[in-house]
Amino acid sequence: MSDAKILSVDQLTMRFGGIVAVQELSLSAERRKITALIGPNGAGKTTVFNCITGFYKPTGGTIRLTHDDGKVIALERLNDFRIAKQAKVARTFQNIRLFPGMTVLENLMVAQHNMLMRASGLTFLGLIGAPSYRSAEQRAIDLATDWLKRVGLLDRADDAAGNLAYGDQRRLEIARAMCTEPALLCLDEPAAGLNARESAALSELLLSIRGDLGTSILLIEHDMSVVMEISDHIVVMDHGVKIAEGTPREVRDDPKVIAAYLGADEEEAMAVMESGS
Ligand SMILES: Nc1ncnc2c1ncn2[C@@H]1O[C@H](COP(=O)(O)OP(=O)(O)OP(=O)(O)O)[C@@H](O)[C@H]1O
Repeated sequence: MSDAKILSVDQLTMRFGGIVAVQELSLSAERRKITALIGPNGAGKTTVFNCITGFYKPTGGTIRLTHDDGKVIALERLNDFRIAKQAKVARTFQNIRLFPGMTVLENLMVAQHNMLMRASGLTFLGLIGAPSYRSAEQRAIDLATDWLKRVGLLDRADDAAGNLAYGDQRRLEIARAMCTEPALLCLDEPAAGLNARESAALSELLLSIRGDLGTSILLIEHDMSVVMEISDHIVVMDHGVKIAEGTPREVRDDPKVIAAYLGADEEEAMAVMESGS
C-alpha cells in the first residue's frame, strides 16, 4: 500500500539575503486529506508554497512527494514546469491569474495543453486531424465541461473569463487546476475577497474535491470559517517556523496560536478563537 503521506517537507529553509523567511520547517500532508497552512501575515506560508511548487529553490531541506504507486519525487530538485507535469502538483495564486480575454472554456482547455500536445505528436497528428488526436481533444472538452458543471459555470462557457464575477473567477481557477488532474492541489488563499455565501460554496467545492475525487489538498487561508470547517489537519507558522499543528479544535485552543495571532492582528485572533465555538 502507498504511504499515507503524499507530501513530506523536512527541515525546509529559505533565505532571501539576510531574511530567513522559513527556518527548518518540517510538515507533512496526508493523502486524500485537506491540510491547511495558517499563520499571521509574513509568517512564511507563501514562501513554503513557492518552494513546494518550484518557484523558489530552497536554501536547505527536502520536499518529497509520494505518488499512489509509491514513486517518490524530490520536488526541491525540479523546476516549476516539471513539478506541475511530472509530480502532478497544481497550484493557484493569491491574485487571480486567469487569461481574462479567453473564454471560460478556453481557460480550461489551455490547462490541458501538455496532454493535447502529446496526443498531437507535437502538432503533426493534430494538423492532419488524426483519430487519436480527435479523441484526446474530445476527452479534454469532456473534462472541461465536467468541471464547468461542478463549479456551476457551464452557462458561462463562452463568456470571457475576465467578465465573470470575482467569486466565479476564483472557482474557475480551481477548475483549471483540477483539469490537470493533479495528485496534490495547492491553493493560496482561495477565499480571499469572497463574501460569506461564496466562501461557503468554496468550502463545499473543496470538500467534494477531497471526498468525491480523493485529491489531496494543501491550503493557505486566512478565512478561519473555511479553514476550521474543512481542514483535516492544520499547521500553524509564525516568523518562519512551525509553532503548532493538529486538528482544527486542537489548534484553535492552543495558547501559542492565539498569542501569535494576537501579536499580529486582533481581528484575525478573534476569528481563530471564535471559529467553530
Ligand atoms: N522574494 C522575496 N524576497 C525577499 N523577501 C521575501 C521574498 N518573499 C518573501 N519574503 C519575505 O519572507 C517573509 C515571509 O513572507 P511570505 O509571503 O512567505 O509570508 P506569508 O505567511 O505568506 O504572508 P501573507 O499571509 O501576508 O501572504 C516576509 O518577511 C517577506 O517579506
